[in-house]
Amino acid sequence: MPHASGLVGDDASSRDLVARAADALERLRARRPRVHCITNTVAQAYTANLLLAAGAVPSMTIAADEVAAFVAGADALLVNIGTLDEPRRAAIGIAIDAAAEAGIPWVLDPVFVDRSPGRATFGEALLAMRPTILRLNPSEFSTLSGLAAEPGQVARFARDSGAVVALTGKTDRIADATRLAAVANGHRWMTRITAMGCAGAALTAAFAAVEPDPWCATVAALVCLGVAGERAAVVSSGPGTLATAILDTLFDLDRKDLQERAKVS
Ligand SMILES: Nc1ncnc2c1ncn2[C@@H]1O[C@H](COP(=O)(O)OP(=O)(O)OP(=O)(O)O)[C@@H](O)[C@H]1O
Ligand SMILES: Cc1ncsc1CCO
Ligand SMILES: [Mg+2]
Repeated sequence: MPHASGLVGDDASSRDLVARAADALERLRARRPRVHCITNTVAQAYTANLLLAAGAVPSMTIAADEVAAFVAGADALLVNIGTLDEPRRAAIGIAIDAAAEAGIPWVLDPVFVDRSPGRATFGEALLAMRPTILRLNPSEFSTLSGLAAEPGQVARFARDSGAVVALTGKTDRIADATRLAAVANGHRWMTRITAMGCAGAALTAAFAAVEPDPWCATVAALVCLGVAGERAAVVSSGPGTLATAILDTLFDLDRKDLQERAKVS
């Protein structure tokens, strides 16, 4: 467990966190949680394949007359605003209400909040609905928080928002109100595959379905994706083959891979 300061700072606490990630991965495969994803049209197929490779069961409908039932029967929800058309906008409100009713965790991926004022307003409204986890890149972080995309500010935004905040990049920073972790796994080619971050947010929802501590769940998801990315890069020749290879390595990932390759601090 993290030591008394709340920071993951020493080798023993990092090892414990990696062991907890491996436990969560095993539970994910055993329990096969359902993850309902309202996500963008670019991300849908890859996200569904990544969830299946990890052991989860994805669903993606956005139909207004069905979405509440899908969420009620799911173990976690993903809300991603990448292609924010009217049907998705309507489905998101219904889905978040249904997640609250069912008491399941939900993850917000505020894609491109930095690109249009309307989307920024919508993103702020979603954040006020208290997502369990917020996963975003540095531009999105700065727009939504009004803060610089730095580790200390990630912790501050987690305190202010009440969410677990995961700022992804070369090093992922994951904070809740009292703890801050860094995950330095991954491969630069992952940034050249569209919607890799979106798929990572969906994986975070899957881990939150089986790991009751959402900060541990987020660390676990990002360390698994990062280690899978590194292992996959060894057998890939560029982003195209990496996308497929990540599905294979995630499917195959085990405790030993995590123990040997995780860079968690
Ligand atoms: N320079 C890098 N080196 C290694 N891994 C990286 C690097 N940048 C990002 N990653 C990893 O790639 C994954 C995707 O994160 P990224 O921050 O690129 O998402 P994103 O910008 O939201 O992408 P998208 O919107 O296309 O889904 C994360 O798991 C992250 O750890
Ligand atoms: C490229 C793109 N456009 C809208 S969503 C998306 C996927 C990356 O977020
Ligand atoms: Mg993104």
